[in-house]
Amino acid sequence: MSPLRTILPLARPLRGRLLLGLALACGAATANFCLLFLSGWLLAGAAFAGAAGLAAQQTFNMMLPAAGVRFFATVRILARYAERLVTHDAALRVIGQLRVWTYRHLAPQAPAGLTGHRGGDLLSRFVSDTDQMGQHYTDTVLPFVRAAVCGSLFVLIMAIFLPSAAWWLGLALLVCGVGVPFLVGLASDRLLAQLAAQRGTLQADLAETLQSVGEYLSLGAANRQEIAIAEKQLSIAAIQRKLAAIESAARSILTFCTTLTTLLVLVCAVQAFQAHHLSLPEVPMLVLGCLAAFDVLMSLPAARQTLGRTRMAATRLDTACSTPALVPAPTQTPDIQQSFDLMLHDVSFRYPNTTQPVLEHASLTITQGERVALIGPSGSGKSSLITLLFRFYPYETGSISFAGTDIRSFQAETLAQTISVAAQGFHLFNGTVRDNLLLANPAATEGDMQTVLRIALLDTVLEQTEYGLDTLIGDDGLRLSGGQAKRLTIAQALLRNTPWLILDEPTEGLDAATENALMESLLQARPDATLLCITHRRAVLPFMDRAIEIKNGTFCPAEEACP
Ligand SMILES: Nc1ncnc2c1ncn2[C@@H]1O[C@H](COP(=O)(O)OP(=O)(O)OP(=O)(O)O)[C@@H](O)[C@H]1O
Repeated sequence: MSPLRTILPLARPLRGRLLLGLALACGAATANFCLLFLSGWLLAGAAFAGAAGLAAQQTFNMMLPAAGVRFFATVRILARYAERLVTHDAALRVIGQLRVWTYRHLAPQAPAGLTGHRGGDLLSRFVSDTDQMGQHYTDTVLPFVRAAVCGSLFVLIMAIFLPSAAWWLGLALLVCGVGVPFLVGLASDRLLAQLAAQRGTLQADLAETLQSVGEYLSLGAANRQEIAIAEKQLSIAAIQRKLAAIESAARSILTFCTTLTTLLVLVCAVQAFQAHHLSLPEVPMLVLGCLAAFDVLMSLPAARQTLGRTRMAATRLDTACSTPALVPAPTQTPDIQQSFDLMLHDVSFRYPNTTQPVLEHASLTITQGERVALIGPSGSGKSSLITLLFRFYPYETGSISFAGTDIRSFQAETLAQTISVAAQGFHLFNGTVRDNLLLANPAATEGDMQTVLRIALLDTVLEQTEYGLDTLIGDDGLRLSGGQAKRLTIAQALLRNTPWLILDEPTEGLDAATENALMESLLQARPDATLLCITHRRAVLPFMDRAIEIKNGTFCPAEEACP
């Protein structure tokens, strides 16, 4: 994939800034060239006048070239400063646009479409790869455009004074400007592909290691993991050394070519001087001009390697972003007029890339206001019902309707207004209890929060803490016990006050007394809510209107044997 394919439409609104940046970069390089060009003439002229005596000093006007030198020195500084400001501002804006673009393409895939990616790798694509692509303009486009524009201009300026020198300079700039980056590309591209792959793996490993240091320590695997990461880091460092060596070699070739071309220009200039086509000060002027002209090529080896990196980043980003959502989001919001009944009719479902069906011609009806327990052996498909209900995965056959409307025509946001879920393994965010509750309902008052915490039997726990609602719960609620974290997710679900509540193992990790107290508290607080309780705990069943068992991919009343 060409990196430009993604960047171009995003960069189009910024084309004014981007062009201004290019103009400033060319202006700075031209000022640098003119400065050296004029300095050569000024120094040689002054030396010549000094050596030739007073009469010559009076005929050589130093004021004009000296003013020119000062002028170009000032322009060079100002243009470089303005160029950095404009180009980096433009690059940062492109990066910002790219991140929004990436998010827009990744979000619809979540959660089902992202299960194949490692979290750290996805993060590195989102952060490092967008950074790399955003810098395509400053690190690749700009050096190459500057080399092409300024190189041609310098040759033209040289041609005004001495066409033969301009011919050699033009030939050398063309050969070096095209040939050296080409060779750098040949030598670097394979290494850059390896580097991108290894970096992605290392970043994913690092993210997982940092998240799971406790597990690595308790499994006695911390040392092994440390060695494995160190080995990967060494391998990356070895590739980076090779890339640096290639860049150095390319710069050495350029330096050698600069010297060779300067010698050729010197020979041409001396011959022209002897033939009285050039004055003596013009000889060093052309020589220094030649040296200055090669300056615009010096950044090309690094720019060519950056192009390779950008291509890798673009490919990685494209791979992550181009996967279509497993279930396309509907564009229109359904008009719900019926009661919130759920009906599954003859539904068959298996996860993508698996052979074992989770549901096989399964049918189930839950009417609004019912309290239903869903039981069944581990792995029988209880939690999968939630993923189907929220349209995370497509089902193969049959139909699922909610409030009389096909579930596929609901947007996730519309469903979330009606159904609250306290799922298994639900993520709690690193922040305070208040932060996590407000995430579920930003409009909740302090009183609302206290109420749901009381229903979830967390009020007494928080009373014992110094900061109450402002208690920090740590990464993924690590500062809470398993049972407390579960109840905080129930409090979140309650705070949203939806007609449907789905609680996946709500009493997991609770002692029998707390389990009973929680169920009583829940039913008392939300007597009208439709409650679907996914559970292994028999103690929950007396609180339900009925229990449904899922077995062999079908639903059946718990007291009856499933087929
Ligand atoms: N994202 C997934 N991709 C592929 N297979 C999956 C995925 N999630 C679950 N499964 C498989 O689907 C089957 C049903 O899983 P599910 O989580 O619904 O079971 P469960 O009844 O809720 O189990 P438990 O009681 O242990 O929570 C299992 O065999 C599981 O391995």
